[in-house]
Order: sequence, then structure tokens, then C-alpha cells
Amino acid sequence: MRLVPVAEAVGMVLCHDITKIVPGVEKCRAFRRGHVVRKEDIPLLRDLGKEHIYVWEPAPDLIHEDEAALRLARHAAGPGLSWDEPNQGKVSLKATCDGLLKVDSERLKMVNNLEGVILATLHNNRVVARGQFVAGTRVIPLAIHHSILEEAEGLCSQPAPLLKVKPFQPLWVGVITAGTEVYEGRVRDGFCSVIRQKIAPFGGRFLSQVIVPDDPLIIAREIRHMIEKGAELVLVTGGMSVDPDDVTPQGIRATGAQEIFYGAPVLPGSMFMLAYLGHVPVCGLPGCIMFNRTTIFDLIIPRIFAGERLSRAEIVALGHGGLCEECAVCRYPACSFGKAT
Ligand SMILES: Nc1nc2c(c(=O)[nH]1)N[C@H]1C(S)=C(S)[C@@H](COP(=O)(O)OP(=O)(O)OC[C@H]3O[C@@H](n4cnc5c(N)ncnc54)[C@H](O)[C@@H]3O)O[C@H]1N2
Ligand code: MOO
Repeated sequence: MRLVPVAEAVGMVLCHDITKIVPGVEKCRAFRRGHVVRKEDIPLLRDLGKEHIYVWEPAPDLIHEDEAALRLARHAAGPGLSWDEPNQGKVSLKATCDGLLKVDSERLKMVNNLEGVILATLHNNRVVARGQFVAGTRVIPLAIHHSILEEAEGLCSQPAPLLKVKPFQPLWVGVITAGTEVYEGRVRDGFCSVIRQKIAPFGGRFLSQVIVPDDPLIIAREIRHMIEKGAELVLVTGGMSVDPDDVTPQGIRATGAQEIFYGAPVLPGSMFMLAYLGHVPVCGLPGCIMFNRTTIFDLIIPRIFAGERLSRAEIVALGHGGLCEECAVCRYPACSFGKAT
């Protein structure tokens, strides 16, 4: 790169975008890379604080910031992601479908530990919408050495792209409502409508609901029956805490399902249970899921719809960030809830 005073730059080609920022008003690209400097541009460039410009002189070992950012994006983007043209040296990645964002956070740290390379993302396991920006990348200098870029490309793409968006599968959902008070009509069921609302964004298909008394053998029988009818996800509501009539965990166990966890470091939702009967997830949902706006259910259900089988270790990790602030106006998922590190 050669440094040229702006007064002598007429006719020369800008080799990078130049940014204008007016506090509280705008941040934009004032000049585009490739622009040929005209006489009338000189006062404008001076207003932007530019007394000099760079003239690009190709060097075999250096890669321009725009090309470097594009190469990083291309290597990091797996299925379900696309990227934009560079703007002011940055390339943004966006989701091409609704789904679950997957970020290999350990490899992300390794990329960002390289000198002069950055990749910023939303959190792993974030539910994202088609068209949503989920990551951005750039290099810090105007040109980066090819060896650093190649190392970053390897980390971004091997053994698999660092980022992807998994689409949701439209699972059939069976609901078993446990509670003698609901079964006998003392209390009107308030759980099923909440579940129907919560599964809709993932394309979940409501199969049916059955209301049963607090009896573990009946609960177990109805879980098996629901799976025979085609349920790909079974949700058993209520009866999850400490009263003698809270027998839903016993009912789930009595099916012979493999228990992954009962009791999670997440509030609200600590009394949640997850088990698998074959490949079908069976969840025990505590009463708070009916009552609180955002709970463990909102953390677990997207992963099930994305076809993931959860492990106990992942649930244990949820404790950090597992406390919902219960804000007056809920902004979940744009908050710390469920953002385990
Ligand atoms: N002493 C303790 N109390 C509680 C504990 C605890 O550990 N020790 N855990 C708390 C937590 S956490 C939760 S969450 C709640 C709810 O637990 P359950 O899932 O056992 O809820 P139930 O006992 O079945 O019912 C509680 C409440 O909700 C009404 N309910 C239940 N299902 C329905 C339904 N389908 N439709 C309408 N209403 C329903 C039920 O009638 C009760 O009023 O427990 C904490 N307490
Ligand atoms: O911890 Mo309960 O299962 O939140 O409300």
C-alpha cells in the first residue's frame, strides 16, 4: 500500500470503503471501494478526517479485507446460511430458513484467537428466522497475510462448517394431561392451549390430548398408546413436583423409557423431565410451563424439533444463564436466558 495525500489523489482508485458516522443519525458507506477520486470529493474526504488515502499495490502474500471476509464467510457457512457482499470490510451471514442455529463455540474461540481475524455470532442453539442475520466476519487490517487467512479458513470449515441452521421437523405431538382435579372436572384444563401455541412456531402437529388421573400405570399406558397412534413427541403435563399425588415421573419411568434427566438447573422449569422411549422423546412438564411465559420448555423444545437428542451433560451446563429474569416485557430469546457458555 502506498500513502497519498488527498490533495494529490484526484484520479486515483479507492482501495476500500470509507465510512461516515454522524452520532445519533447515521453510519454509512460514504465512498465505495473502486471509486475514482474526483476534485469535488476532496473536501468531503477531509470532513471524514481523511488527509491521506491508500493506493493498492498488489503484494503476493497479502489478501484485501473484502476478499478475506468473503473467504471466511464461505468457509464458516454450512447448510441454511448465505452471505452478503462485503460492506466496509464486513460480511454478514444470514439464515436461509427458519431453524436452530448451531455454532461450534470451541472452534469459534480458536478462530477469534488468530491475530487480525474476527467472527461474531448469535449464541449456539438460538432459534432464528429466515433472513435473520446470525453472524458477521471481517479482518482487522486492510490486508491480511494469506497464511493467517488459510489457518482461519481451515478452522472455519474443518471437520464441518462452524455454523449451520437446522430446519425444524413437523413432529406429531401427543399430550397427556395428568391431574385428578382436571380429570374429575374440578379444574378446567389450561395446559393444552399453551402447548399448542408453543409447538406452532416449529411446525409441530397436534395429534391429540388425553386427560388422566394421577395414576402412574394409567399414565404409562397412555404414553405407549399415544406412540402407537403415531406421536413423535409425547408431553405429559402436571404432577411433576413433591406432593404424594405427583406421580408423572413414575408414570414415565414405568414405560421403560430411558431417563435423561429429572430436575434441571433452570428456573422456571426445574421439575422438567426428559426420557426417550426408543427414539420418541417423552417430556414431563411441570405446572410452571402453563403459568410462566418463558421456561425450560422454550430451551428444550426447539432442539427436539431440530431432531437433536439431548444429553444430561448439556442440561447440566444450562445452569449458567438458566435463571429467567421474568422481565415485565419479555425479550426472549434476545436475552441471557438459556445461553449456557
Ligand atoms: N413444596 C414444594 N412445592 C413445590 C415444589 C417443590 O419442589 N416443593 N415445586 C414447585 C414447582 S418448581 C412447580 S413447577 C410447581 C408445579 O408442579 P406440578 O407439575 O407438580 O403441578 P401440580 O401439582 O400437578 O399442579 C399445581 C397447580 O397447577 C394446577 N394444574 C396442573 N395441571 C393443570 C392443568 N392441566 N390445567 C389447569 N390447572 C392445572 C393444579 O390444579 C394446581 O393448582 O410446584 C411447585 N411447588
Ligand atoms: O422450577 Mo418449577 O419446575 O419452575 O416452576
